[in-house]
Amino acid sequence: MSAQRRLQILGNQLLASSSGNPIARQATAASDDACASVPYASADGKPNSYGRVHGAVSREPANWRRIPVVAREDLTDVIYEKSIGEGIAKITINRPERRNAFRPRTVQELSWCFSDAREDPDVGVVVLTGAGSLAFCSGGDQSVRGQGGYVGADGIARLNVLDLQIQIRRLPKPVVAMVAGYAVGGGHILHMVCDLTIAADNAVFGQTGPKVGSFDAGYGSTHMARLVGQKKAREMWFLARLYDAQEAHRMGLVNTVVPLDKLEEETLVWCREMLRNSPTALRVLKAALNAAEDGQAGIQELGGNATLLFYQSEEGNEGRQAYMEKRPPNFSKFKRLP
Ligand SMILES: CC(C)(COP(=O)(O)OP(=O)(O)OC[C@H]1O[C@@H](n2cnc3c(N)ncnc32)[C@H](O)[C@@H]1OP(=O)(O)O)[C@@H](O)C(=O)NCCC(=O)NCCSC(=O)CCC(=O)c1ccccc1C(=O)O
Repeated sequence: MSAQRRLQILGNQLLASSSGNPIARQATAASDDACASVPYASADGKPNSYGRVHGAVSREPANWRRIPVVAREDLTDVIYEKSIGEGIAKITINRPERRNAFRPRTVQELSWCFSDAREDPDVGVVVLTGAGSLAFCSGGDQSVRGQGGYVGADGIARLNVLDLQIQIRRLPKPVVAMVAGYAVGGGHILHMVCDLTIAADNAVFGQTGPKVGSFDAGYGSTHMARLVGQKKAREMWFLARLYDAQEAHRMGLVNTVVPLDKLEEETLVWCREMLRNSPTALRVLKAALNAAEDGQAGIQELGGNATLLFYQSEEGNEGRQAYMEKRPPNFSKFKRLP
């Protein structure tokens, strides 16, 4: 580590310890290496005013509380947790013996958990991951694949993961894929539809569909092309090769690559950084970035956010109030901004 960087970290720690900010105080316990991995740019090598006010983000482990029942159902295929005192929900696909392949029940449980995380006003960020270090998710469970989809306990064939992809994409909070090991097939698509991906250095990415007689002609193809470009997307699908974490990073498939033993720590830092920011700003930005790709459905999502904000305004309320009071609304008091 450079001398300049050491000085910067020391300055940060001194400032943090002298401030009354509890998060900043926590940050003083962080290791040099950990601090150094947070890429706060500074024009003069010193902490800038944001750094002075907020201090470094805590790298402490989260205190997870397990939620075993969601939608009045015991979770069997998924582990659902919320961090105590922070706005982070963690959803873990828990079928490590099958490299976290999903069956209809898995997808149903994931959907319940995402729905709960969406509805909970205390949750600001959602992490999606897989149990163990060998796989994030290996896609659809081929052992239950029948004609027309994946067959669950009710004997009905489903492709319900397509609905889950839309649910993740439209969830108005950031969703972070935390990937160790294989993210392949439908598992690769799940990480792609998440807003951010933090990859461990043992992560492996790719589409396997054409090798097992499957494909995703929806987000799995079109969103991938937006991420990596048309040529690379065609390569990924037509050849069905697997790519290591560094290559995936170069391709723009993942946001960062960290040592496996730092995966959750780094993911929490990213989540905590987002949690410091305006939830409405993040919400509308997600909708706007979606809208650029999602056609009318994307505009509907972005438009819904405009209505949500307008309903919170005095002008919006004047219309409702006037209707309820059976009088003409007085919209003339609201300025038409240039
Ligand atoms: C992931 C591997 C490369 C890992 O290899 P390795 O570490 O050597 O482990 P294995 O010994 O192979 O696996 C251990 C154990 O797990 C079983 N297993 C792994 N993956 C699956 C799976 N997907 N389905 C069922 N079982 C699985 C494996 O059989 C072993 O069990 P044993 O009892 O010990 O034999 C490697 O495992 C691998 O390549 N796996 C298969 C990856 C794959 O092809 N996945 C399916 C791709 S198709 C898909 O996901 C479609 C999904 C979908 O629903 C869909 C449909 C239509 C449109 C869109 C979608 C969409 O998802 O978007």
